[in-house]
Amino acid sequence: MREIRLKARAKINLTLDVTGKREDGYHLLETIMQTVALYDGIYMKKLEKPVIKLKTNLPWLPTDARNLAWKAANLMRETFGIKEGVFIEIDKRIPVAAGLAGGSTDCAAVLVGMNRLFGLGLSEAQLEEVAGRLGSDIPYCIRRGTVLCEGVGEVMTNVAHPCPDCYVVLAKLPVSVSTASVYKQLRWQEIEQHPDTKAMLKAMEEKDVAKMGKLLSNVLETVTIELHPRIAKIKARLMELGAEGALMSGSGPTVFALFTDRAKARKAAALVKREFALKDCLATRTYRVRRELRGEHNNDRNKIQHQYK
Ligand SMILES: C[C@](O)(CO)[C@H](O)COP(=O)(O)OP(=O)(O)OC[C@H]1O[C@@H](n2ccc(N)nc2=O)[C@H](O)[C@@H]1O
Ligand SMILES: Nc1ncnc2c1ncn2[C@@H]1O[C@H](COP(=O)(O)OP(=O)(O)OP(=O)(O)O)[C@@H](O)[C@H]1O
Repeated sequence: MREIRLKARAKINLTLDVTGKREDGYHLLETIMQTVALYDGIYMKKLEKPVIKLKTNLPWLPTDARNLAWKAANLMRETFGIKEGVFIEIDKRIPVAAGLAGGSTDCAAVLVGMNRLFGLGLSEAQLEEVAGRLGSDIPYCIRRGTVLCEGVGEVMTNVAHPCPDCYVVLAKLPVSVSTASVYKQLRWQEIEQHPDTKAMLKAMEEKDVAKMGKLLSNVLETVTIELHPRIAKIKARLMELGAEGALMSGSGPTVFALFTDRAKARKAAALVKREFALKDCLATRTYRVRRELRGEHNNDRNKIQHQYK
C-alpha cells in the first residue's frame, strides 16, 4: 500500500465527571464519550526520503513537531524502525481548540494510517497503547463509538447498548479555552452536581434520547461558563429550538445539542450561527461503529474491535 485516506472524527462528552486527582496533577475522570460524524480528512502517502511532511488547509496550524499528527508519525517511525518517510495532508473541518478532540483524532488516524501503510500488523489494543503515550483522549479516538472512559481517559469500556442514532448541533464560541487552565481552576472536591452515569447508560439502553437529553452533564461547565457566560445562552437557545438536551463538550467552549429531528437540528444550527455570529456552528449526527469479535472467542467487550475507516 502506498497511500491511504481516513476520516478522523470528532467526539463529544455525554457525561463528564471528575472523581479525584492523581499525584502528577492529572484529574481522574468518569466520562461517556461519543463519536460524531464530523471529520477531518486525512491523506497519507509513503515517501522514499526519511522525512515527515505535513500540510493542512489552515495556514496558522503548526505543521512541525507541535502538530499531534506529526508526533504520531514520528513515534511510529521511531518505535517500529520505519526507514521510509510519510506525507500527511489534513483537511481540517473540526473546529480547533473546541473540546471536540480535533488534534487527538488526527493523531489517532495517523497511528492507524502508519500501521496500515507500513504493514505493521498492530492490533487495536496495541495502537491504543501507543496512543496513550501521546495524550489522554487519543486511545479513545482509536476505539471510537460510545465508550465509558475512566482513569485519565485510558481505562475504556465499550458501552453494551451504544448511543441511539440522533442529530447533533455543534456551536462554538469564537474564544479559546485552555484545557489545562480549566482543570486548574476546577474545585473538584466542592462539586455539587455530579452526572448520573448509570442513568445515562440506562437511557441509552432504552434508546430514549429525551431522557438522555435531561441527563447530559459536565462538571467542567462550572469553570468554563463562568469565564464565558454566552455558553449558557447558546445552550438555552438550542433548548428553545427543540433540542432534547444541550451541554458543553470536554473543557469547551463548544456546546452540543441532541435532536431527534434532522430538519429541526439544521434549522437550529442556522439560527444559532446567525444570532450569535458564530463562525463554527453546524449540524451533524452521532457516528455508530460496528464492532466485531476478532481472535479470541470470549465475552470481553473490549476485545471487540471495529474497522477504522
Ligand atoms: C477534557 C477532555 O477532552 C475530556 O475528554 C480531556 O480530559 C482533555 O484531554 P486533552 O485535551 O487530550 O488534554 P491533555 O492535552 O492531555 O491535557 C492538557 C492539560 O489538562 C490537564 N488535565 C488533562 C486531563 C486530565 N484528565 N486532567 C488534567 O488535569 C493537565 O494539566 C494537562 O496538562
Ligand atoms: N492536528 C491538529 N489539529 C488541531 N489542533 C492541533 C493539532 N495538532 C496540534 N494542535 C494544537 O492543539 C491545540 C488544541 O487543539 P484541539 O483541536 O486538539 O483541541 P480540543 O478540541 O480542545 O481537544 P480536547 O477536546 O482533546 O481538549 C491547538 O491549539 C493546536 O495548536
